[in-house]
Amino acid sequence: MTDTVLIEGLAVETIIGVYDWEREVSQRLLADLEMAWDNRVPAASDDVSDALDYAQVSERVSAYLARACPQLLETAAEGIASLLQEEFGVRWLRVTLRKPGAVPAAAAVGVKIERGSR
Ligand SMILES: Nc1nc2c(c(=O)[nH]1)N=C([C@H](O)[C@@H](O)CO)CN2
Repeated sequence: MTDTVLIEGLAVETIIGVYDWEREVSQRLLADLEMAWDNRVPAASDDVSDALDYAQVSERVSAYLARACPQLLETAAEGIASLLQEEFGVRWLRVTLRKPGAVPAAAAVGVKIERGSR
């Protein structure tokens, strides 16, 4: 099953970083999420309750990032992966987190993880 639900460029302002100054200010994170889902079921029913609701996922991931305040992007990505699998029943996912302001010479830096199987 290769269907996917995606969220791109979800922007969240949060405390994240390893340095002392980073614990004092909010920084912008951008999250891209790709989540395996059998989209044939909602396509047939035309019912959002059969779909992986990207609005609900966006709200939950934003709330998680706003409250978790981890040091590392790796920790944030792993937390997002766990909540998507445990709370939304997503079997496979890819999470990309970008921290646009972290390295001035780079457009963005970040991490990408894949968890689960399709
Ligand atoms: N692989 C990572 N490297 C670094 C991270 C991170 O989260 N993962 N974080 C930092 C600092 O917080 C940086 O963003 C400050 O500019 C450094 N390296």
